[in-house]
Amino acid sequence: MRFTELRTLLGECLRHQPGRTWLLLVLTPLGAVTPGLTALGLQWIVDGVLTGDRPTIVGGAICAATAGAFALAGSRVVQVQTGLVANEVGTVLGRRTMRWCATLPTTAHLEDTESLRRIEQIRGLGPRTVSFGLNCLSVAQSGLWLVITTVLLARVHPVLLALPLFAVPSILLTRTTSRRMEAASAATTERNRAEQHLFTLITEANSAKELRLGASGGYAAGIARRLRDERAAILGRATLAVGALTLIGSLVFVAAFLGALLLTARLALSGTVTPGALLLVATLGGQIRGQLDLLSQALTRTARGLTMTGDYLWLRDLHAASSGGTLAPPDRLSDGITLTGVDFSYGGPPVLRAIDLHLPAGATVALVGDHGSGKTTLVKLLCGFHRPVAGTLTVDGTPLGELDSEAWRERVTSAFQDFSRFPFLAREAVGVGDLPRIDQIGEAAEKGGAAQVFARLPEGGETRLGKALGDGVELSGGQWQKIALSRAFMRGTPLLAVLDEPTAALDAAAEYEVYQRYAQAARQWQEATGGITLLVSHRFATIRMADLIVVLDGGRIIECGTHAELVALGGRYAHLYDLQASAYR
Ligand SMILES: Nc1ncnc2c1ncn2[C@@H]1O[C@H](COP(=O)(O)OP(=O)(O)OP(=O)(O)O)[C@@H](O)[C@H]1O
Repeated sequence: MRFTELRTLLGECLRHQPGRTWLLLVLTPLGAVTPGLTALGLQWIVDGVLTGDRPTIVGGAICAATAGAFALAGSRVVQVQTGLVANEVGTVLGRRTMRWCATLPTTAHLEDTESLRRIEQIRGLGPRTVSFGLNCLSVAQSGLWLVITTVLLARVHPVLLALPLFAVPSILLTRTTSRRMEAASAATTERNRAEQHLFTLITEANSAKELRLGASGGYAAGIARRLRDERAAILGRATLAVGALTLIGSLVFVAAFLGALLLTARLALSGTVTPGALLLVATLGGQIRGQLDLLSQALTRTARGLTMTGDYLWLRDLHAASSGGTLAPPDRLSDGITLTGVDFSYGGPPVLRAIDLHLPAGATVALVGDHGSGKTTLVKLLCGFHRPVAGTLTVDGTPLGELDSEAWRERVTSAFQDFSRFPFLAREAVGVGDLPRIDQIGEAAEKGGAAQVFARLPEGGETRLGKALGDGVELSGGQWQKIALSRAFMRGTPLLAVLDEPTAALDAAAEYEVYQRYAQAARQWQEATGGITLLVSHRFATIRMADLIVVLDGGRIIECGTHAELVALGGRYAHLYDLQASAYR
């Protein structure tokens, strides 16, 4: 049983909807009493009729009618109140998870499969989770009902005590089946996510273009079909197994029920019990099946609701654990950023090994290396998206992990090669680079080139971009890149400015202009805050301008120095530089 999840869910319901939740907690035990009272009432009516005892008939009728009416009204009230509680509390939980997802300081969870599976589950977190979880009250009700039924049956004959016991295999099998369905659902989540992703690839203009040109749409569709077939096979096998187990459980109980009826009939014939007892046993026995069905459904739903609550708690703990320290970053860098013995892996083989590097305050540093050598990974560590597996990363001597992540992020600006194409208004797509200053995008738009893009849009900066949030204007790759670059200029006084190959989609003239403006901005940042500019590039015309050049290979630093020093060294940098320079000769 997932007691932590249960406590969390009921705790949230009591906090946000105390009145309604208490009403549900009170109505639950009452709901367990009514079926027994109905059966007793019916027994008294029959016995009264057979003995001609009017008060017994009237008492039985009142008892059965009151219990029946209460059962009817009570179940309706429970249904409505559960819906209202689930809606309110589910909305609160959904809002909270959205906020946690959006503000998690690290992004490591978005790059590993198990976490992505959980995030996928969390996507559906809301009213349904709570209403599923609240089925635990139905489980409790059915349990109580089972106790009352046992007592009533034992009054007829002690052997009948065993009747509910024959329900135990069915309950145990129900638990097995719900676990089996849960496992099947978990096993298919990743396939489902991958299939959705492939569908997006096939249907999104950008990726569809490449798939069409490579005539590889069929290939992607083939993978999606395989995933769908595997998913269907897993769910199909689980459904068959669950069906078979449920049938076995039901047959065991039906056989026992028939035996109970025959025994009671014999007792009635011998005069040991009244004939009405036969009706009591038949009514309660008949209810056992229905109640077991309810119990089975309630157990399955509770398990699903609590599994989802488990994912919610995972996200809460992840958020709490990764929220970084409390120290404010320095106003200006005096020493710089230092990495000592830093190792990093994405869960597999090491991607960065034994990195010892000092990025001096005010310097422009270039990272050079083959594809996959670890440049972007190093950038991600510096931005605080991931934490080193070993070693330390300090900012003016303070470990990055001890700085308030959000405050550090506010002092970092970045433009990445795989920049986002935000489907906002054009000025917003720039302004989100520093939300509090969204009304002052003018300078950033000029420096990054977005101003030229705005000039060609039908409604300038007020034009919606892309199609995701409405019928916006689609931009060219270079235009999107200018928007992304301008976004990176939004931060007024960064301590770290990262340019991770952000100009790949620009032509040579535009790239030259951008780097000129960056160099100018970098000088301002250096003077104002001792800010470090980090360039990741494969273009040596850009790289050679840096104060310090770091060459990475297989996750290790193999060379480090100025352009002149590295050329004089005659190593990997000199070789790569020569190769590129000769291409222009
Ligand atoms: N999310 C991830 N999960 C697992 N491995 C990853 C992930 N991202 C990168 N890697 C691996 O880490 C290594 C370094 O990748 P990284 O992106 O840092 O290289 P890079 O030097 O920036 O390459 P490029 O010049 O192509 O951008 C590669 O082997 C890559 O396969």
